[in-house]
Amino acid sequence: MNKNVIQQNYNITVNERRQQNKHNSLLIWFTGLSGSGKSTLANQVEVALHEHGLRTYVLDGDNIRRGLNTDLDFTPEGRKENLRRIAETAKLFIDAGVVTLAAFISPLQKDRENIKQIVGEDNFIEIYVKASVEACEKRDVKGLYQKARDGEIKNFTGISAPYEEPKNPDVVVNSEKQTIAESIQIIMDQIKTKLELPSHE
Ligand SMILES: Nc1ncnc2c1ncn2[C@@H]1O[C@H](COP(=O)(O)OS(=O)(=O)O)[C@@H](OP(=O)(O)O)[C@H]1O
Ligand SMILES: Nc1ncnc2c1ncn2[C@@H]1O[C@H](COP(=O)(O)OP(=O)(O)O)[C@@H](O)[C@H]1O
Repeated sequence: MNKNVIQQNYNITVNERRQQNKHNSLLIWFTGLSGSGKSTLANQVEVALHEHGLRTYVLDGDNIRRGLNTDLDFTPEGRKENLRRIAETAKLFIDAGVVTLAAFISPLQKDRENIKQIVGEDNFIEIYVKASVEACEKRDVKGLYQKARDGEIKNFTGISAPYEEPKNPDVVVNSEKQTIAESIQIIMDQIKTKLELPSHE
């Protein structure tokens, strides 16, 4: 970091924004294989929170990679930088008082640890959307597993690139065994207490 760049303080603090919103702000991070159900669940949890009047936003892998991170590939270095930028972006959203939901494969434990460190442990909930490669490949929502099998996509998670299961996630939902509604209920139960105003914590 350039030592001539100095942190500036804002007049309005994150806690003042949280109090005005009447809820806490944090990052709800969904990790799992492509096709495991991250986007589906992040979006539906957002709908539930939005309907309760909370300020929310979803950051999603495909969309961020088509914009902010269009220059990055799927090598370990590309993924690391992708996730670092998303964590920094999420940090801004948290500071703005927004409940932020992020759906990214984020396959490596060390990259997920880095995200937690960037946004702060108290602001971070990790949700592991568990599903086997076989189940995700059977769904093949976007036809990417077929392309990976055909060698058209290199470094494809679960086929030709690793996925490390989270060591200590806050929530595990199993999209092979649970319905979408069941998973949403489990997630909502876990995040409810964390969404209270800071003064109520
Ligand atoms: N090689 C390779 N491996 C995995 N995924 C691939 C790849 N190439 C493209 N895609 C598509 O990109 C989406 C994953 O991007 P992410 O930013 O979430 O990946 S990562 O967290 O940096 O690992 C992922 O979206 P999801 O299916 O929603 O997970 C895919 O649609
Ligand atoms: N229990 C479940 N939870 C989440 N998604 C499920 C579940 N059962 C089936 N699905 C389906 O699996 C697919 C998951 O796709 P998506 O949400 O795009 O995954 P990802 O974002 O992890 O790539 C969707 O078509 C969704 O309807």
